[in-house]
Amino acid sequence: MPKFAANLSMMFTELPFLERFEAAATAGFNAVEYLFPYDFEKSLIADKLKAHSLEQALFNAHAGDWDGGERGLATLEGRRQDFRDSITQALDYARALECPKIHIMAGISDVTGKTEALYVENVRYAADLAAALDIEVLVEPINARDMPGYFLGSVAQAIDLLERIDRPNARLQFDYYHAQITEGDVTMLMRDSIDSIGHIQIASVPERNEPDTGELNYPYVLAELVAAGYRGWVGCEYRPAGETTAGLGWLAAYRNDAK
Ligand SMILES: O=C(O)C(=O)CO
Repeated sequence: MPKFAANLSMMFTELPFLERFEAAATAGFNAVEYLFPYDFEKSLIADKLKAHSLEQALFNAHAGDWDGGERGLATLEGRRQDFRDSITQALDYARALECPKIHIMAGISDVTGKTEALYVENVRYAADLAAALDIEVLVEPINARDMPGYFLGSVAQAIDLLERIDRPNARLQFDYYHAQITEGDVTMLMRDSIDSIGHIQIASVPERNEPDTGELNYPYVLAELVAAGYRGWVGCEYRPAGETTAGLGWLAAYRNDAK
């Protein structure tokens, strides 16, 4: 059975952020991920993880002015120092939370030779700092319907850029929800990319709800992922259709399968 991590930016949002850790543990999760921890002292979050025996699977480096529409700094001209500061901050939190993976968002930018070169340089910078702490940096293609203008728009583009970045700890965050929208043929895409994959996320398509609805057959898709050798966390980055716990029947079905 795959190991599932609750995404606390989308799940358990009925509760204040710091209360979501206990809710995730009570629901049976052993790990969590979320977008950003930076509104809270890292020691406070570390205490929550410890109190509820949770692993921190992943979080994102600061992505700029989110409310103002920014979605990452790695391709933004004139923001090199902000980008570097975001990596220092993310690694500081990652060390405190014993988190092995950081997602670096690319930003809203046209794909030009110049933005590609800046992206390669920035992700290499982050990867080299992270390597010293045994941390991976992840890049994630995001579909243009959810994030119009996002620089990284397909798995193929991400793989090409990872080859140019050429760092063993710079890897692909493969979100089946986005991949089904950007390219489809997701099991072949996963098999072709498995050597680059550092983290997985799931949600139904097209609604981005629980993974037992929508057009993807997750029992098959995830069995193929495990057969391909993936042993990491599968982040549940979906918006529950109703109350989070009421929608967790899909998780029980995987547990029953494993018995
Ligand atoms: O929007 C997404 O899919 C993300 O994972 C952002 O980190």
